[in-house]
Amino acid sequence: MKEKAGELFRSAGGAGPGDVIKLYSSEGQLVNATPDLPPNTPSTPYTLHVVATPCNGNKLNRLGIDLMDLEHRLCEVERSVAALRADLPPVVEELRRAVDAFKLKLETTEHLSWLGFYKDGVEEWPGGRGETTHPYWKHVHYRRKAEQEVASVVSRFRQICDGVVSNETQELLRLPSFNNWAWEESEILLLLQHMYSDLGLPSKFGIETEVLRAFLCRVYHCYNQVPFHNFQHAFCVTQMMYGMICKCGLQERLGDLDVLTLLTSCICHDLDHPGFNNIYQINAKTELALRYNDISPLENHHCSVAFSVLEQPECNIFRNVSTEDYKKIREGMIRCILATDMARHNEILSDFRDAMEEFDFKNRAHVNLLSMVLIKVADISNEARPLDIAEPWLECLMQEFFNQSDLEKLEGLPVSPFMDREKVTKPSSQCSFIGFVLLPLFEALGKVLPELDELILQPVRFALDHYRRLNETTKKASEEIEASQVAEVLEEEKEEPRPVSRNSQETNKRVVHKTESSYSIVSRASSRASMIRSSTIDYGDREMDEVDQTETEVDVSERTSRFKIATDGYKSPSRRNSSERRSSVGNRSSCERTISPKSLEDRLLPHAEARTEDSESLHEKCEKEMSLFSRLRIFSERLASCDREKSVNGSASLGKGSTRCKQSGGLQGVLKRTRSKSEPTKFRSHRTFHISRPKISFGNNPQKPKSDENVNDNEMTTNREKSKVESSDDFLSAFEIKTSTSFDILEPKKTLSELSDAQPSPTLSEKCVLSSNSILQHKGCSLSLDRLPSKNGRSRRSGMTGTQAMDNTPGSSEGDLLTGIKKSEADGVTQPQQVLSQPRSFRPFEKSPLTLQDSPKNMKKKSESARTLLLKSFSFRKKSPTNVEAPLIRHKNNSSQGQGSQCKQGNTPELSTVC
Ligand SMILES: Nc1nc2c(ncn2[C@@H]2O[C@@H]3COP(=O)(O)O[C@H]3[C@H]2O)c(=O)[nH]1
Ligand SMILES: [Zn+2]
Repeated sequence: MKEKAGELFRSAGGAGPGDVIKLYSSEGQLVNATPDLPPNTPSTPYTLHVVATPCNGNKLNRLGIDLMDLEHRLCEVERSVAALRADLPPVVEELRRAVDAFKLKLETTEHLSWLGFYKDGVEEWPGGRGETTHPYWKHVHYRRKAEQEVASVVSRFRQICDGVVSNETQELLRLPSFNNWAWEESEILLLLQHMYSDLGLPSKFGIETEVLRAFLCRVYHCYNQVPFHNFQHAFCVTQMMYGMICKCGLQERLGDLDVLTLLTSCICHDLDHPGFNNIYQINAKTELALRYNDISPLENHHCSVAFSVLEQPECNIFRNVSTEDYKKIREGMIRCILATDMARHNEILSDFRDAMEEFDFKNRAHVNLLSMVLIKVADISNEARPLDIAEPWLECLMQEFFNQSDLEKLEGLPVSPFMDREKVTKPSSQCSFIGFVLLPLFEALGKVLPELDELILQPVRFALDHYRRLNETTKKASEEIEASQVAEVLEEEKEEPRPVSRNSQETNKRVVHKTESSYSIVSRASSRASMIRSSTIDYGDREMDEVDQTETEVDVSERTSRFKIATDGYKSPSRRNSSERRSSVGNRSSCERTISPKSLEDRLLPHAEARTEDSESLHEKCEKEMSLFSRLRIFSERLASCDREKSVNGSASLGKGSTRCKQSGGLQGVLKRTRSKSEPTKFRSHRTFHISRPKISFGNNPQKPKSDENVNDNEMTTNREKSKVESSDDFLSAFEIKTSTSFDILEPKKTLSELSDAQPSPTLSEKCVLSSNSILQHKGCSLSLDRLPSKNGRSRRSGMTGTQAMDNTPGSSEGDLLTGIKKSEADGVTQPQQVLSQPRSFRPFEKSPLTLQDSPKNMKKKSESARTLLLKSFSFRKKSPTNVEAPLIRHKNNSSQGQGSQCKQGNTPELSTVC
């Protein structure tokens, strides 16, 4: 009983089995906890004390744990951690700040959003249906227009929409020489409205003015802010179509319904284009590719968005047409928009050629084919425009191509050579595009509509001539540079004979020097080899390299989608692919190459079987090996352009008329400031990013990356998806980022710190700017070849036709758009002269460095050399703070360290510490 009373108190006090309980009376006397304890009252309470027993002799002791010892050791650790922290070199603190700044930049810089680190998310289906349940892109890498911007353009359009377009502008609007760059988006909406009314379509089809305006505004809204496939492009295509309709009297020949279909198709043909083409969509397995089973995913999407817009009664310009006519229009629009997929180029051209022999405007099948060819021609007709209009478009296209290929490299997807900044130059790209794709199509159309010969065929022929000559000059210039580099090297070797290495290959790999591009590197061996190759005849290699590099968009598009669609394995003799066609195309350009039977065979086979194992593995190996360096370069470039963007006065938003002038001025300023004839084209050392040891997981085991050799294409894609970097935090932890000296290291055995201290070197941003300049100089991209100064100082292509040579200076003609409204200069509605007064310096987008063409073979050599160098320099460096080398980071304020002051010029404090 006594024990029970004790237990009762024990449990009431929460005492453990080893604890002692003590009970005190209200007077403070110790009492026994027995059943006969006198009852207490609220004023005379008992007090229970629980006294814990020391644990030393108990369980912990039995487990061998000495608490005092543990505490002692913990204190020691705390002391040593504190001491270590205090001893950390300031450079670590700086590194921490640099990483934080980099992280911040990634998270907040909008133009890096294409990396997709923070923009993945549910997007609304465009066209206004308001579905938000499912992201329709796997990655949202592109930019929608800001609501505010749309509202402002629409409101300005509303202010001028009752105006009348001047006669001169009306005339110009029918010509390919119409300068889209001179007009603001609100004015372009007015011009589109004018085209409908000029063709009498509103009255013929009961299109209410308000509905037409709402439709146009909605269409404007649904184009994205991407470099090329934006609202301006849609306008240009529509304007070219309008010009052809007028010139060839298509209203009479085809009828109003077809003309309405054609014009509306043009306006809608690239709606909501993300800036990444079908090849990317299919290879990246985006939501769109999944939705449309890889069959023209983008074109299907454009079409679908178009009809989503037209579904809204207030935008439905066809709401008053009969059901029968609506059916025809819908069919026609779908046909036309889907025809713009370049994967179908040869199929359509081939069918049209069959029909054109005896073309009959009363034959519905013939007219349908003609409609498809007309929209295709309008879609790729930039080169039919004067140089100062076409050139900025080419810049925009290249920018979009490079964005895509950069992303493809980052994501480990196949990269199309015609989009690869390391393989393509503007002249080479245009030579093959115009020669193999554009001209054959234009010539076929010219047979049916001969009126187009003067309007668009002649200018395109001149353009091809122009790019051929430019290409030749570029080639010659690059050969001369290579020759002089080789001569320099040979001279050096004569003067200082190198110790003969047993392994000459190894020597070649180690000795690395820069080409004129800040990012491309070439081993001496490879430059010498390429010299030898250009002087001797080595057809085998040459053909392999060049065939790859001249692959057009049509080739790659066909290859990407063909094997998925042509499941029956049947290939109609009339539907030959581009390479087959090339062998029979009469009008071949100078850039056309002989295709060896072997490479021809490769091209004829469907993608999967097309390449021999050897060439495929070589190609893949090269690509994989280059991937590390590509990533490195891409990040460097992105950061550099971020730096430059800040230095540009008021960074421009893409595709916006008013900001283009600012941008061109700002960028040009940077270019001029840093450009100097005495500037060396090579730097011994510079600091850049090293993104090494990618920790992105392959397969299910994040700790154990598979070696590239063991990963096949499909695995790569699947694993890439699995290993998608979720956030910038993940990204930062996925790469070990080091700043150090790299690449253009002349003496491979120098230590990093020696190299860093060797010479003052440019900042990353300066390097980029300088490199693009030097490239421009070397490659002759800025040479005014074959250009005649015009009256107003603008350059033009020689051989300009009468219509083209018309002065389209805004001040003289186009500038006076509205006769019904007086534009106020003060409100800055438009300043076309600013754009046109500097056509040569105008750059809608910052210049991307275009590098000399590199063959896969060269690439392989480069990657080998660079990899060897990288391994030698960096791979064994430990991550521990004590191993961080002091020269890796210099503070911008530290003037004694030369580079700091140079960094200042970059105008980006965060970057200057990072770069
Ligand atoms: N290289 C090159 N490609 C062009 C040019 N104009 C149009 N294209 C390509 O042709 C394609 C036609 O369809 P898209 O509009 O989807 O994308 C276009 C571009 O990729 C050009 O002047 N040069
Ligand atoms: Zn287009």
